[in-house]
Order: sequence, then C-alpha cells, then structure tokens
Amino acid sequence: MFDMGFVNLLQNLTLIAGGGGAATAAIGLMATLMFCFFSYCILYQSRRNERLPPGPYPWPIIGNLHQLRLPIHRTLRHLANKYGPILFLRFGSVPTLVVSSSEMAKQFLKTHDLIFASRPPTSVGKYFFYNFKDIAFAPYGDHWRKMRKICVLELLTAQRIESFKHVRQEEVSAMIRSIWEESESGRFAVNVTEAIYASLANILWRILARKKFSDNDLGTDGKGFTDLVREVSTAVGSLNIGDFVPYLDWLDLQGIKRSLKQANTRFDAFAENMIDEHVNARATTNGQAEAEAEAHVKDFIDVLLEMAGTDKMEAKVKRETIKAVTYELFSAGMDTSANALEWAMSELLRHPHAMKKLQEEIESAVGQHGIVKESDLATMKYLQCVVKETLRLYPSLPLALPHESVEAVTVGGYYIPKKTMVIMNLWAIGRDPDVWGADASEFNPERFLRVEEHGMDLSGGQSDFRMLPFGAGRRRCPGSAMAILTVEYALAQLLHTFDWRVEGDPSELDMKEACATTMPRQAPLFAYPSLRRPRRL
Ligand code: HEM
Repeated sequence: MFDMGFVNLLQNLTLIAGGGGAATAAIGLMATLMFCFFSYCILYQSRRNERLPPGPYPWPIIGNLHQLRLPIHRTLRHLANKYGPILFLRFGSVPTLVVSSSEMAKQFLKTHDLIFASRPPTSVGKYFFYNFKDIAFAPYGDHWRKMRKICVLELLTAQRIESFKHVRQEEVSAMIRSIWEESESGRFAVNVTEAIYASLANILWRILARKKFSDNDLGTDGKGFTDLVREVSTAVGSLNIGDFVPYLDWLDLQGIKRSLKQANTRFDAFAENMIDEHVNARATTNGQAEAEAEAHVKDFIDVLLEMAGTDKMEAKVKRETIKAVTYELFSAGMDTSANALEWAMSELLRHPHAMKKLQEEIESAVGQHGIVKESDLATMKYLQCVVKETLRLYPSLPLALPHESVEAVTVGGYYIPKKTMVIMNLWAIGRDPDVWGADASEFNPERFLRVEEHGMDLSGGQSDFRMLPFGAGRRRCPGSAMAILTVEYALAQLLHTFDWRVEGDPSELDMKEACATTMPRQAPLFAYPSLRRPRRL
C-alpha cells in the first residue's frame, strides 16, 4: 500500500544500506541518488519554458510522490481543487497528468483518444501478466488490438452473455439460500460482502471454465481467489516506486515485485491444470456433431483455445496469453461488480425509503411470490437509477487504469509530453458539484429519474462524459453490459427476497473505502436479513 511518504522512503533506504552490504551499498546508493538528482536538474531545466499544466513543484528524484496520501483519489481531487482539472505532477521521473472534470476527460478520451490509448509499463503487467500478455495493462499495439477484438467480438457479446443466464440464476439463488442459512433464519447478521464475492466468483468461473473452484484449488496455504485478487489489486494500487524511479527498481523497496511474482506462481499452477483439463476434454470429443452440439455452452477458455489454434503465435505465448486473459476477466468481472453490489447495499441500508421504493417496484414487476427474471429488469426504472447512482459515487476503478501518451500533444493550451502517464479521476468526475449540483456527494437515485439523466449511456460510448464508471474511448471497459446486468439482477433478488437492517443507527454505517486499484468497502458489510414473505428458498 502506498502510504509511504518521503520519510518512509528514506527510512527504507537507510535500512537497506545498513544491512549486510553496509558501506558498499550505502556508497552505491548515494552515487545513484546523486546521478538521479543531476539528471533531474537537466531534465527540469530543459522543460521549464514549455507550458505544462499547473501543479505543485516537484522534488528532485521523487517528484510529487511524497504528496500522495491514501486514498489517492481523494488526495488527487484535493490537489485538483487547488490547481485545476488538468493537473501536472511528477511520479518520480514519470510526467503524470491527472484529469478531474468531464469536460477535460472528453478532450483526452474523445478528441485525442488515439494519442492516449496506450498504457505505461507497470510492474503488474510485467510480473503478474506474463510480460503484458493481458488486455488491460498491455500497451497499444498488435497484441492489445487482437485480444481486445476477441474479447469484444467473441467473449462478451450480447449472445454469449445471454447464454450464461442460467449460471447467474443458479448462483444468485444459491447466494440467497446461503445468506438465509448463515443468518440462522435471520437471527444473526451475515457478512454480505463475503456472500457477494463468493457468488460472483462462482458466476465468473462457470462462465470462464464451466465449473466452480474452491479456494483449495488454488493451493493449500489457506489463501483463496478473493485473497489473490485483493493482493494483486493492492499491489497495483500501491504504486511501485521502481516504476517511477527506475534507478531504485532493483531494490524493490515495497516488496511489490516479490509479491506479484509469488501471486503469479500461485495462479500459474492452477491455470495450467485448468487449461490442461480443457485441452484433454477437447481431444476426447469425438466428431464434429458432438462439438457442434456443445457449441452453445462453450466457456471462455474453449473460445480462447480455439482462437489460439487458428493463430500463428508460438505455443508458449499462446498459453501465457490464455492464462493472463483468464485471470484478468475473472478479477475484472468479479471484483468490480462485487464492489458495486456492496456499495449499493450499503447505501440502501442507509436510505430505508430508497430500499422500500425499490422493493415496491420489484414486487409490482414480478408479483409478491414471483422470482425476478433477467427479462424483468428492463421495466425496473428505479433499480436502474440505484445502480447508476451507486456507480457515480463509487466507480469500482476510481482512477480507471493509467493511460499513456504515445506522442507529444497540446491539450487545452497545455503541452503534454510524449510518454506522460494520464490518470482519469473517475471518482472526482462523478462527484463534481459543477455538474451534479450541491448534493453531488449524496446518494440520491431520484436524480436519474429525470429523462435526461435516465437515458445516460454508461458504457463509455462517447456521448456523455458526466460520469465515466466504465471509462470511455478505445480503452473503455468491454464488460459494462455484463456488469450492469449482473449487478442489477443480484441486487433485485437480494431485495425481493429479504428486508435488511443493520445493528444500530443506519446513518452511522461505516462507509470508508479501502485502497487498492478497485474501491471495495474497508470493513465488510454485515446486515440482518428477514424473509419478506414466507417462501421456499
Ligand atoms: C461494475 C463493474 C465494472 C466496472 C465499474 C468496470 C470499469 C472499468 C474501467 C474504468 C476500466 C478502465 C478504462 C480505462 O482505462 O479508461 C475497465 C477496463 C477493463 N474492464 Fe471493466 N469494469 C467492470 C466490469 C468488467 C467486467 C464484467 C469485465 C469482463 C468480464 C471487465 C473487463 C475489463 C477489461 C478487459 C478492461 C481493459 C480494457 C482495455 O484496456 O482495453 N470489466 N473497466
């Protein structure tokens, strides 16, 4: 976690120098730091005449890293309030731009989308995603284009999402039953966060690999998939100093590279088995007819294997790509949607009138004893408002994923150098009072009942930039349709089956966010369920 200010960084350096290698290490470090300092002075001098966007003065070597405090999206908004919606910082030696208004986001993600469609080279891409074999952290280029195309045209199509309807139904029903059992028929508060994560993990694994996995499948160290996703997400959100101060990379000061490599080793063994099982199953499938009969239930790994079979890539690369993309779709699909659900539940618990209004809407759509079907969701306008309002206030990736400029460009009258890292503060954009009014930070789903807001396209299809929970432009989230469907459906079932309450005053519910790449609740959500109608679960 990057809570380390400059003081902590210095402490780390002293510790390393004082250990085994003592004097030699200390001299080496001093030489490195001096070298960095002079390089920085030369670089800064040469840039001072160009009109860079405003920002606080950077320190030598570390730039503005010492100013970052957790949660980073809040610190960056604070700085943006002082310097403006396009704010220039230096993360070590990396020029960094923070975009905090919808107007400016449009400039970067629409007007100049192509220039900012790349990603900076981060340690997570290198050490966890097999040297950038994934989609999200891959730089703009042939690999990204090819994998993104497969993702959009083969994996996340409306037809394929629809073909997994039964999976969502079965797993959400199983979650409802487990909540009721765990609460011992409503006598105890249940860990809603845990139930949501477990259910989404099951949904995602069944879509990706046709079966569910237990945490033991990942190893015997007691750490499961949720721990793995949290570990990687935290490592990414921690900002590895070595990514920004290359001279210090070898020291791995925060232990991030080590933890990413360990996480990769754990996932790799599991993924190898999973792919072997698929390869063997495909080999034993006799004849075209059987394969065709099964075509409608192909899981994502089948599709990726099929694509790899028609591809000229070298065998090893193919396998690494399948592993990287599988993990990415699992974590992107599970973590983000789970965050949205736990925040929606938290806000509804704090706003009982909104919960009741939503329950009434669901009931009038499906009847008192009916079960929510995905086809009912289109008629539930208030449900859609609640999900939009949740994503506005709690975008699952508050800072999106970093973009990088592939060439120098002038935006809004400011010079943006080539290889500038661009951070979109989606959290600040969704809470901008100039766009959303004085109550921008309040949970008020009714604001989306107005025709203009209700029709808002959240998918980042470039028509509306007032809130961007899925980003926009070439790098926008390809999973938005699946995410919205899953979140709306699970939320409707949770509220149609149960009334919910928390211990004590609901307005006092702890709403602090944890700090990773995604934005989960800091403390898990506990609540008491009670059955709304006597029914068989
Ligand atoms: C509520 C749920 C979700 C939210 C809020 C969300 C949000 C985002 C955001 C903000 C980005 C980065 C956009 C940018 O860099 O400008 C992103 C990228 C991505 N998301 Fe999602 N996402 C969600 C669910 C999903 C799901 C269900 C999947 C697939 C199973 C998915 C797959 C991806 C991928 C592959 C990328 C990388 C795109 C690229 O770099 O080309 N996401 N998402």
